[in-house]
Amino acid sequence: MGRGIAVSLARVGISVIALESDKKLLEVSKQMIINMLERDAKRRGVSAPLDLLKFTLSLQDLKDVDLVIEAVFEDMALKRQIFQDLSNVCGPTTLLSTNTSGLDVDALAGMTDRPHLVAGMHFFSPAHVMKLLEVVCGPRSSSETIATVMSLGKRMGKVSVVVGNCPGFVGNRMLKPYLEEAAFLLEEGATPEQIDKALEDFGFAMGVFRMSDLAGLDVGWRVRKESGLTGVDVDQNNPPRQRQGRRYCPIPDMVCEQGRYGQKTGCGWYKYDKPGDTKAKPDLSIHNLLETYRRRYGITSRKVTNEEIVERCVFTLANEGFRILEDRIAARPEDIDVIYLFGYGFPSYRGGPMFYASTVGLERVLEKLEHYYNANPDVPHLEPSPLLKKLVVCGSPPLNKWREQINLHSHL
Ligand SMILES: CCCCCCCCCCCCCC(=O)CC(=O)SCCNC(=O)CCNC(=O)[C@H](O)C(C)(C)COP(=O)(O)OP(=O)(O)OC[C@H]1O[C@@H](n2cnc3c(N)ncnc32)[C@H](O)[C@@H]1OP(=O)(O)O
Ligand SMILES: NC(=O)C1=CN([C@@H]2O[C@H](COP(=O)(O)OP(=O)(O)OC[C@H]3O[C@@H](n4cnc5c(N)ncnc54)[C@H](O)[C@@H]3O)[C@@H](O)[C@H]2O)C=CC1
Repeated sequence: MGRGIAVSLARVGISVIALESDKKLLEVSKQMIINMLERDAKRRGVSAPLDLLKFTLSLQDLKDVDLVIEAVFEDMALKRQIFQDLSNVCGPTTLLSTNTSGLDVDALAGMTDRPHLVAGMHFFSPAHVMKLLEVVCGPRSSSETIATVMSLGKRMGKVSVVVGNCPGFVGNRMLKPYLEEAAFLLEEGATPEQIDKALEDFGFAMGVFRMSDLAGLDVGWRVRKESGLTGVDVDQNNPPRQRQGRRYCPIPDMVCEQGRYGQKTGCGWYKYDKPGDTKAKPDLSIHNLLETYRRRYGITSRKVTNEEIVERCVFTLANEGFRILEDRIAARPEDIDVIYLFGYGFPSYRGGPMFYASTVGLERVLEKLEHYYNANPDVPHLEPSPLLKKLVVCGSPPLNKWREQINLHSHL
């Protein structure tokens, strides 16, 4: 469905056909969309554009549309099937886009008869509030397709950034090690509340656990299952807390196994008065889970400082940002900063993770990453990236000169 996306389109005057697979869910979503549009219209002193919306259970109703934004579960097999069906149902000039959080956009394009008309349109939760749109340019996306999607983003009032196609694109590729680092801190003795408070004091609109509860914990769980990190495909010979030769923290999987998916189920890292509520309250059962977990693995809980929380989480973000620049998935460091400012509530006065790293001093960021990597040699995301090292060697030039240290030509 993509309720927030439907709202973002209708309120700028674009007609929407919203598709669901289940009748009951269709009714629930319809009511939520109407409520959101009415609140928005009241705030702006206009009438709600309800006449622009049509709700359906039939894919056939999409046969004459100009553009599709697919937003089904993060399940590659399901998305492949949907793209094949859309290619059969929609007219030959219909653009097909996906709101996937990180799956291969080119593989989805390959399921259609028009790979040049396929691109990623990655919105951020809550989609009717967050300004960012990541426009994912696959190797076969045409320039016209990307220009059309960018112009649609502009009409929707979004800040759009073109990114390359790789697992997680820019935003979520950086989010993955950030989430992992936060989970390691839980293992070592911190609580979700302490980590969130440290990140919110740093200036994030939401700490990592409140943000995860907002987005839904099941999305990342599906991704980890598909990557063989958890679930039935896991190699039983893995040493404890290790997967694929690296440190791995299974606590987020254990939380999902209890049906705790975040706000939508009324509990996740926090508890909520009812499903859909947004006020996060500390949950004793999560504290108990953490204590039982530490006992089970013989981990002596230690006092984690707020300084360590911020350094390990934020420098990890920047370190992956440097790798993204080297891989040409983002065209420039400023694009990465825009993504974090408008998509993830990064404190605007700090300028984004890359600008922040430059203000802290690249030498200091390198030194800190080396320190944490030495202490955790089985955590590859803490290993300082080659680009960071190179920039330090050449005297830490300002952000707008970083590109000169990257040799490859980019298609972005
Ligand atoms: C290498 C492989 C990688 C693979 C990928 C790895 C994947 C990992 C899993 C990732 C999961 C997928 C997620 C994804 O793809 C990307 C994301 O979307 S991550 C989430 C990003 N979002 C944020 O970080 C939000 C940060 N928070 C904020 O910016 C603000 O706190 C917020 C805007 C939410 C609220 O601000 P505030 O000033 O408090 O606003 P208001 O109270 O006025 O509310 C405005 C509006 O927002 C609604 N709202 C507020 N709080 C919440 C909430 N907690 N939950 C839901 N909605 C909320 C509120 O109801 C208002 O709505 P109206 O309809 O306008 O009244
Ligand atoms: N949750 C988030 O914060 C964000 C999610 N996304 C992406 O959006 C997509 C959906 O995200 P979720 O959080 O899982 O959403 P969700 O679980 O809230 O919604 C998925 C919807 O897809 C519907 N659906 C399933 N199969 C369908 C089908 N065959 N036809 C029509 N509808 C079908 C389900 O009924 C459900 O309403 C995923 O690709 C996710 O990665 C992207 C950005 C942010």
